Amino acid sequence: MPNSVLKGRSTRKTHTHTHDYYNRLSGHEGKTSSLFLLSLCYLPRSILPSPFHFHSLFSLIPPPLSLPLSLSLSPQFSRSPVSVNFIEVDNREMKEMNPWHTPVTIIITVIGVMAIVALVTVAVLQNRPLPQKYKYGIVMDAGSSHTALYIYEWPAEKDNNTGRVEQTHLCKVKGPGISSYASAPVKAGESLRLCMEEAKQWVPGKRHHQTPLYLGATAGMRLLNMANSSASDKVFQAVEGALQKFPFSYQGAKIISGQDEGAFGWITVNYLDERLKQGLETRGALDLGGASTQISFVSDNYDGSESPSNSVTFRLYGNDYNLYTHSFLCYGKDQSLRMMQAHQSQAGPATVLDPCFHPGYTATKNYSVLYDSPCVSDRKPKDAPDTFTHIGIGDFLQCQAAVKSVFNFTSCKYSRCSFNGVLQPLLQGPYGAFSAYYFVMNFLNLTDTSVPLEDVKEKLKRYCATNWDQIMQQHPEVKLKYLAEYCFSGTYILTLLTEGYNFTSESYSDIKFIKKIKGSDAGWTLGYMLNLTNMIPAEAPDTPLLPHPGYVSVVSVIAVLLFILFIVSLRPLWPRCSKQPQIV
Ligand SMILES: O=P(O)(O)OP(=O)(O)OP(=O)(O)OC[C@H]1O[C@@H](n2cnc3c(O)ncnc32)[C@H](O)[C@@H]1O
Repeated sequence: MPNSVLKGRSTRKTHTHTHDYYNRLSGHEGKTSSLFLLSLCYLPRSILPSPFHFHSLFSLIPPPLSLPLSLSLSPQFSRSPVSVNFIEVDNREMKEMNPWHTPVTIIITVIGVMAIVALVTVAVLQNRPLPQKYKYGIVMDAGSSHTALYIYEWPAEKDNNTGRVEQTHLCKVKGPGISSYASAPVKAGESLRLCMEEAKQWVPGKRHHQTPLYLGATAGMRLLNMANSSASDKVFQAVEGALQKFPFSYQGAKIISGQDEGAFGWITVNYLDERLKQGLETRGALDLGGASTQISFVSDNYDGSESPSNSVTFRLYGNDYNLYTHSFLCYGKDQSLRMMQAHQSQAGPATVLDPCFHPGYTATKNYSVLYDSPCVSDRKPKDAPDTFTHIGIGDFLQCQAAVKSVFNFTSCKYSRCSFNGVLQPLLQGPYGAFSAYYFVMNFLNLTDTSVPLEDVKEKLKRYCATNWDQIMQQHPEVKLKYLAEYCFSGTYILTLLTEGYNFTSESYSDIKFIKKIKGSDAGWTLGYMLNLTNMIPAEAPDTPLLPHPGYVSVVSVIAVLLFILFIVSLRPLWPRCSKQPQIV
């Protein structure tokens, strides 16, 4: 039988009764109740009670309302004294007309909704960000001037080494660098204790045993090893003994080569900038320490064939790099000052007039202290007195000339050199200059490299000419040793960059003086740890098609669409409400 016919018949019948019923209600007690019942027609039929249940529904209406209704009904519909049965629809016919009412349809709908809810819930829960757990690594930078302890952390679940490693803590060891303890090695170990205790607090106890601990010694220990290898060994023994008492996974203490120091500094800078991961043009690294300085960059003019000792190759995140790097031992800020003063005092005078120190600066210094370094020891004047008077005259141009005396520009067997006969390819790309480059230029307020180089020199000239008393008054908070040396240090930095590395007035603006990148200090330590823990993959890791929130959204949208499709596919089973209110 066609649906329309069924529908027509049914509608008429139900309409009659509804109308009847409505009239009675409106004429008597309960307008509210009648409206409620009429509105039920517009609800999905599956949630409405069957005709039988309607009967029960009316039985719930309180007596003052139900009584007149029951009185108006013909006895044949009355199945109990309190119930009202006024719908004259055969149950069987009803089901044919509106199969939506069948239990199967209801069950399918409920299961469908439950399945969708379950699917979305599982997708959301499965992919929700878990409470973050971290892994840790500790690197000690045993430099010439001091030792620093760095703690790094990265998300523990990133097993394919794609998690970002960040510095969480820096502890500066009190006292000088470990190379200064050559005559009392045990003290070198003891000096590290406080920072190691701090590390125990920073790394969660559960992680202590899995946390690698490295100590890398740089130019100070290189020089000590050159001058007195057994003293250097004793310092390392003391340091090892001290570090092994702590619960971390001790991975050894060693001198890192100048080449490694340069290369790991370059990795740190480019890793933190995310240039390696994204395969972007890299940034050169300029590192100025106390006893050595490093320059590292990638140049199209350098393939490693000329002076292979300056070449380091890497494959990182699927890209090959041929890095030029060179470390100049003795050209750190402290050792270069020694070299310059050795040049000024070659004849062993009792008084040294120094253009790199402020006018009014006077100090008595010891010749044996000045010459106690392999960088200058062979130049010690024979008949010099024990001490000399160091007097500042604050003349920038003379200072520049004195600083230049520490560089040798005479011989170069390569296509081009920086100084001391060392190959240096053409400068290329942006540069990050850190450590003492930053400390000094930041103090002098000269970190803005968009300021023309001539203006920078002019400012420094005025600073150097300022009286020492005035300088001390202006900066009472600054360590006197640093304060006395800023004129020299600034002049040395500008001379090293322009005369040594051949930065021009134009390319000087390619340099950025930096201390930290995204919260982590620029320096070799991070690159060193990344290398030793294999944290940078050679090949680019496979990335998921969608990030987590995108994935959850797509799954949810698909689930909802499927549900709508499912409902639409049941269209033939949909109930049809006439425009007139009806009660089934
Ligand atoms: O790499 P090496 O050559 O072994 O040296 P280092 O590790 O001790 O070198 P740093 O980068 O720690 O420091 C570089 C120099 O900067 C000096 N320095 C540190 N803080 C400074 C500041 O605030 N102002 C001026 N100089 C500073 C420090 O004494 C060193 O001479």
